[in-house]
Amino acid sequence: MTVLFDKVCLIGIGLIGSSLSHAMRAGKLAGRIDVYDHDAEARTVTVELGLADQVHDNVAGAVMDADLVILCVPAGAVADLAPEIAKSLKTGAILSDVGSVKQAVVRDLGPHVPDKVHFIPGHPIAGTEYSGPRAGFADLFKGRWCILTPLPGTDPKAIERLQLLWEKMGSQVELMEPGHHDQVLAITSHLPHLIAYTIVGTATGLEETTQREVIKFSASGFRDFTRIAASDPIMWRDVFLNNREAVLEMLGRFTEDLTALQRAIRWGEGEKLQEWFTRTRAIRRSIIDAKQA
Ligand SMILES: NC(=O)C1=CN([C@@H]2O[C@H](COP(=O)(O)OP(=O)(O)OC[C@H]3O[C@@H](n4cnc5c(N)ncnc54)[C@H](O)[C@@H]3O)[C@@H](O)[C@H]2O)C=CC1
Ligand SMILES: O=C(O)C(=O)Cc1ccc(O)cc1
Repeated sequence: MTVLFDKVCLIGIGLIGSSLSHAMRAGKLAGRIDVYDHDAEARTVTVELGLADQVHDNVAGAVMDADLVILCVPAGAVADLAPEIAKSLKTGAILSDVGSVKQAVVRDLGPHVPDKVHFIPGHPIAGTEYSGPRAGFADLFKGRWCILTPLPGTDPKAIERLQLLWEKMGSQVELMEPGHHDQVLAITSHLPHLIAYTIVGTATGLEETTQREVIKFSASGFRDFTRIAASDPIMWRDVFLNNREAVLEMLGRFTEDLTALQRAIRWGEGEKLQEWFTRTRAIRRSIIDAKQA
């Protein structure tokens, strides 16, 4: 394997940051990895697990001389970090991120990016319900999509370099416009998480005896929701606050469809329900077929 970047700087060393470190180490893709995290415990774990060649307690030191800087923090943390990062970036560096929302990072980081720094936001569609530096693993990105959302005019050579890094970590890369990304992810990822948080919250709001039975007899439908609803609260708070419009738009459509199904149940419209469920079953099958292709 060849080193693609001499110095990589990871800002935030939770699930995604630590997985990047493992994956880059496994593929020998980075000459050295420097890490900054504002949390002292995360920095201690970084040293313990050997996730960095050097761990920093200040952003500037970590970013200095880096060829590639990747922000791996919740969306709400970007705006405060932006000026500090921008000050220390070297000419020719690539600045990227892994956030689940893309228009917000363009808004919060974009205006601070100096000329001659290549700003290429990114989003690996890969994750788990776990968080923190102990949760990461080298194979997280294998067989997954990574979406890059460069702005018009970005140097194609820089995009190619970043694309190659993701490909070497096992991902397939697709380029997309940031607003379109946020629309697509609102329905495929953000709304499903909101629904999981809702249903698990509703179950825990039931009276105590019923609640105990929900846990005892939880069939796989509910269990699947509890996995998703165990996802990091800060990260997901920030996703909803930063992709408000697209999520509200999809939520509006979802509510209309839910009301239609509610009505079908009330009026005993079996045919309508069966037709709906047949259509959704076909979607599941097409997702599986697409994965196998
Ligand atoms: N968890 C998932 O499944 C996925 C998450 N993402 C995105 O990746 C980003 C990171 O998520 P995770 O790694 O899951 O989160 P995490 O909670 O595991 O890690 C976040 C890390 O950032 C650090 N941090 C927070 N604010 C900071 C600040 N101001 N300065 C420095 N460090 C700071 C935290 O101390 C923590 O170590 C988020 O933007 C999320 O939307 C993307 C794909 C999947
Ligand atoms: O664990 C799951 O089911 C996920 O959906 C992981 C995930 C969470 C957030 C993202 O932006 C991308 C992937």
